[in-house]
Amino acid sequence: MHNLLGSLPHHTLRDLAKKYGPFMYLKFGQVPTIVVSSQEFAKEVMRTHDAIFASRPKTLYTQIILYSNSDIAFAPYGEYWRQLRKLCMQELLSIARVQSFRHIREEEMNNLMEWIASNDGKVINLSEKIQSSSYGITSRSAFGKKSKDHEEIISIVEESIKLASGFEITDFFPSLSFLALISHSKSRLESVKQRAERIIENIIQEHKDKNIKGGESGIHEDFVDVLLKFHNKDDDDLGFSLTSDNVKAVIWDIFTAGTETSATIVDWAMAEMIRNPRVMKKAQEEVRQVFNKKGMVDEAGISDLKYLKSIVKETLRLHPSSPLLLPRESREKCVINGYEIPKKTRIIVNAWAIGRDPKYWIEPESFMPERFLDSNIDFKGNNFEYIPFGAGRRICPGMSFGLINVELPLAFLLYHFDWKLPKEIMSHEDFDMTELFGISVKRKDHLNLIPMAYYDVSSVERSERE
Ligand code: HEM
Repeated sequence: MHNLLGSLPHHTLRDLAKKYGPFMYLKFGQVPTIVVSSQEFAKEVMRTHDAIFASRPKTLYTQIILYSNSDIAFAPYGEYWRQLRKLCMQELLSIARVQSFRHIREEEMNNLMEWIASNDGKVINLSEKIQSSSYGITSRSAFGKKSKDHEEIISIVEESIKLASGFEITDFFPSLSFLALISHSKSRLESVKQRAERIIENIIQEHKDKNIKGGESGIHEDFVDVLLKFHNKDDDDLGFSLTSDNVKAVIWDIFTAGTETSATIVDWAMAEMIRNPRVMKKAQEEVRQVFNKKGMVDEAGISDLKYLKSIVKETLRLHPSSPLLLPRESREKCVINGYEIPKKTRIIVNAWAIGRDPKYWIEPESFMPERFLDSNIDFKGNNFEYIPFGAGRRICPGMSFGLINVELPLAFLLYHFDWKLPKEIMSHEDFDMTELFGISVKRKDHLNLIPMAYYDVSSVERSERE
């Protein structure tokens, strides 16, 4: 199904839905598929009948890269998925855990600001820097430190996302297993997996070595240490047991789900503000008003940034990082609105199209953060016209982790710098917003911008007086 997404982009699916309705039944090869493009049907699938649609399909991608769907995101619905998700929530993604990583985020951001300041007035590739910091934060929070193969893992994840977004014929003829043998993607997926495996095995080995030494004093147990406690447990003391492949699949999930999503949203938010200088100005005024007294950005002030939070919400509406969420698969027969949906039907929910539907949104194509300022609509899975994190049992568990990794970088970037376009781009309106389609939707171009350091004159005057 992953691969189907590449062949039928979210905008094509929206056009088809306009013609055939918001609950569209398609048959690709042997696989019955339903595309949902309205809040009413999204609610049917993700709330009313959520338990029936709570599984995920198996594809060539998930079998090879995700060790036969043994990660969290693609694990079939059941006890293994439930335990793994619970563990991940408790040990990495709960609000308390996310708060405990605050120093990591602030440190990574201060490093990034220093680098940008050293390039004051020059064109920089901001996209690459945002992406690299996002990987740094996730690696340090979940795996204790940055991988020494930091750049390599970024390129592997990018390659795997491209592969996940391509059309794969074998996924639509599951009974014709010989197709997998002649598939061109199979060898490419295996090569990506081998490259990733080497890095992930290094991470695991480093943790095992550290644990044999009794752990370095004062160093906290991280998420990999916790996963390893469940590695090959025969006794049922801990409730469940993980094989080496399971552990690797979960680490891969954290790398991909935890980094690309946040980095892509920061990128889109900056791009939208560059195109809308009015919004950028208002956001900078807010950020500077909140942090000028301290002369620096920190996490404590983020909750006061009402306008910035609306910018993030509006960015998630127009540019959800997973426009078609993640595919689901029905576990049994179900009837919705008089239609009988057979067992093992794949479900695609077009969150991107729902977020731009004029039935639910005024001027849906315009970037207007104000629409969220005095609104009760949130992304926690209760408002089905706005589902950038999905909804129901399979809703994104990384919401708190992901959001702060978007809000904090934006606050830093807006506080410390004014942003100018390079000379060759004539005007703000000319700024190209073309999407690069895949399972996660990025901007086609990198953000090449000129930072101009901001100095708060009043704080300089204040410190001179003191
Ligand atoms: C702002 C950033 C993020 C966005 C927009 C986002 C979005 C999503 C979406 C749309 C889904 C599919 C939900 C569904 O099928 O209904 C999902 C699932 C998931 N996300 Fe996120 N995500 C983000 C950040 C993160 C982070 C930081 C992590 C972990 C470090 C994470 C881990 C996961 C996992 C494990 C799943 C699968 C859940 C399951 O199947 O039970 N996500 N996310």
